[in-house]
Amino acid sequence: MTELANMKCEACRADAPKVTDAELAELIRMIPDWGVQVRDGIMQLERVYKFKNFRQAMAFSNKLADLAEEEFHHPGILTEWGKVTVTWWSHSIKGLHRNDFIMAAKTDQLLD
Ligand SMILES: C[C@H](O)[C@H](O)[C@H]1CNC2=NC(N)=NC(=O)C2=N1
Repeated sequence: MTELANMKCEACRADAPKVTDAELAELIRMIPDWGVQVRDGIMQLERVYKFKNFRQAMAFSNKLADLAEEEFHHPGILTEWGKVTVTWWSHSIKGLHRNDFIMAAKTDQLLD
């Protein structure tokens, strides 16, 4: 996971390739706390982070927003009392790109 977390996202291009099934199988093993969801036909990575209260959930959400702006790759964030649901996918290709796995690994590092 650390290897992924140290990588940089590449620019989101409409003609960028989605991850292959083989790449998906390899990459998902590197972020074991994340699952794969399919919504409206779009494959996405998702993890729920638990916190003591809303303020801690919001603080994490704000750190994630800063990370997204740094990398210019943005997640879905659902912030609730005591939990934050984070969803990564690439809008430009309506699916999963290597960037999404990099950002999931970087998201996990926000907890350190
Ligand atoms: C215009 C377009 O939204 C931007 O180039 C960036 C912004 N952040 C992004 N975030 C994600 N997750 N996917 C994108 O395709 C994407 N594109």
